[in-house]
Amino acid sequence: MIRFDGAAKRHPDGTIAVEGLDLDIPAGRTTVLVGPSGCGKTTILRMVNRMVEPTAGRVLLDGTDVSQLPAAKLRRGIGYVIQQAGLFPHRRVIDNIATVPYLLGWDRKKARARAAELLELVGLAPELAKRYPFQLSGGQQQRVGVARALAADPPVLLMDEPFSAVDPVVRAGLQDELLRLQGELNKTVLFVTHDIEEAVRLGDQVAVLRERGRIAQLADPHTLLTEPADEGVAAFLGRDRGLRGLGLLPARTVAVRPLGEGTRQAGWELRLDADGRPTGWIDLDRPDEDPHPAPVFHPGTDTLRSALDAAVLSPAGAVVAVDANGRAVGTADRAAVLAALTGAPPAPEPGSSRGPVSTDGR
Ligand SMILES: Nc1ncnc2c1ncn2[C@@H]1O[C@H](COP(=O)(O)OP(=O)(O)OP(=O)(O)O)[C@@H](O)[C@H]1O
Repeated sequence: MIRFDGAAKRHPDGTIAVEGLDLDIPAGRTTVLVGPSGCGKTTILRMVNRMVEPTAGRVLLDGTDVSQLPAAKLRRGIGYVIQQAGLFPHRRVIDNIATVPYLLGWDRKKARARAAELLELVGLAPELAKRYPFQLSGGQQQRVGVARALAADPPVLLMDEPFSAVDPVVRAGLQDELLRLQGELNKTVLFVTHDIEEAVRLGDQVAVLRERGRIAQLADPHTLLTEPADEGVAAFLGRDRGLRGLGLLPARTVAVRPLGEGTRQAGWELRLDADGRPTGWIDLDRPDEDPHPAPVFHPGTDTLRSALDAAVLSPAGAVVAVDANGRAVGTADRAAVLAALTGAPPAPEPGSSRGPVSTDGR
């Protein structure tokens, strides 16, 4: 665990970059620092690896004041990823990744073997190993930067706006990759961004900062989006914070109407095959027509966003909840999905009615 204990940084010209920060960064989780430009995010991050020395207070790493540890040794145990990757331009990809193992005195073969493993871990093709950084795309360079930071398997990873120099599509891919890696590796990640979208996507906890490194709110993404501490935080989160909540919350909170209670919905009826998988909605006014597609969601793994998307696309205005085998377990209308977001009891949609389950071939 990393603990900031009244950590402050005052520059010689009198600028107070960070006033006095108390913050715990739990081990094995991702903590995101987010806030406007100049609020002290980078300063806070760099206090951890002693690139910035606090002028008051302390930073503790697993209980030890980092100022008591030799800086070089400390940094070898902490992965550091920065914007535009900061790769050594004159070194091949493989040797960039092996930087810390070389510093740790590993023999060349072992270091390169480890680097090749890392290349694969971050989703890059082995043939990129021999290239120089300028022969890679921006997104590939960032992946190499992440691989380099992970090479000696440090328990702590500091990431300073690592994905901000790439386009939104590549950026989303890199975020997915980090989430996947973190699911496997469980590093203690301290991640800096000025992008609230990125913060709520990646963070187990998010610290919204104000000027001089003051914490406006420290919370998990869901609490942050649904219960911002004050007007300032709400404004920072933006007007569409409710919609962002949809993308974060699991769909398992949707109140699903069991199939036994019926599958008629505003003039539509759900049809199932012999195994109980949905085959489509039948328009009860035109029962001879082919069934219309029945969008589904998986309550265990999908977000509210996918559930709502499916409900909106459904001709009946209701989405079918299915189990891991694709068998229908119930239905939920749009109101039920939205109620899961706001925590309100679901109001029935006008015109919805209940009827018996209809199955094909039975
Ligand atoms: N060497 C320095 N001397 C004086 N002031 C400094 C120095 N370095 C940083 N600052 C000031 O400290 C404050 C915090 O800087 P920091 O780089 O930590 O902010 P940040 O939140 O990371 O900003 P950004 O999002 O723009 O990167 C800023 O007001 C900055 O101008």
